[in-house]
Amino acid sequence: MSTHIGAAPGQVADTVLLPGDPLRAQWIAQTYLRDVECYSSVRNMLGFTGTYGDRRISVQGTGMGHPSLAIYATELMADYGVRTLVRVGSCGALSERLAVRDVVLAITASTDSAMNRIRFEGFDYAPAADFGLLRTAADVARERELPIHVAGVASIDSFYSDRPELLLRLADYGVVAVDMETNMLYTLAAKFDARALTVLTVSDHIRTGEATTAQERERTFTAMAELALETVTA
Ligand SMILES: O=P(O)(O)O[C@H]1O[C@H](CO)[C@@H](O)[C@H]1O
Ligand SMILES: O=c1cc[nH]c(=O)[nH]1
Repeated sequence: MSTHIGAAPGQVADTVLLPGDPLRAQWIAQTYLRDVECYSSVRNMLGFTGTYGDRRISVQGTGMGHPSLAIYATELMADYGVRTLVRVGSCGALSERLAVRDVVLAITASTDSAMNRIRFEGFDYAPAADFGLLRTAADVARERELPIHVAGVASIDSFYSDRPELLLRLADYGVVAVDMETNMLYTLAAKFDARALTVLTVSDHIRTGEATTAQERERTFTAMAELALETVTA
């Protein structure tokens, strides 16, 4: 096992869905996968492997924010050989074009996190989604007649921001929503020469205050889960 994932070699599939919420991981595994095994409950950050169609897929909670995501993504790629990572997360909408429960494919993620500024000694690195996964996800969405927004997001360190006006300025520059992990996921996937994509569901709207409940964020974002599963098995 690795430091934070209690799986034996081979228990984690080469393709992993990554919700921040470990209970969303459990819901996805129990709802969509067959022959499900829980391979890790270390720190209650649950991880499962099962079968979708004829493919082995894992679902691993990452926790919230770049530092936590970085631990799980690094161990999945470095210790378990994971090659495809698709984040299935919630986000706060900044753009007036987005509505609660809309689905977003993140092309890139800006950030206020210092992690990459330290990594690149002040240079502004621009992490990007894997184009093949992004294109497949867009194709699958079109086949399923699922409306999507394909755009840049921002991964913000502070869920409770003291600078809401800064978030709205980002919207003026085409950033449609905020999460807390995508920038680091795309960065680390590039480092390990793996493929990554973030699929998000709008859980709340920062302009209007409309919001879903914690339970809805855990177990009702079906369009996102199905799009991610169909994309990695297409
Ligand atoms: O629903 P998840 O995947 O956790 O994603 C979003 O929700 C959390 C904040 O509530 C952050 O992790 C943010 O990125
Ligand atoms: O990171 C997030 C996720 C959902 N809503 C937010 O406002 N921020």
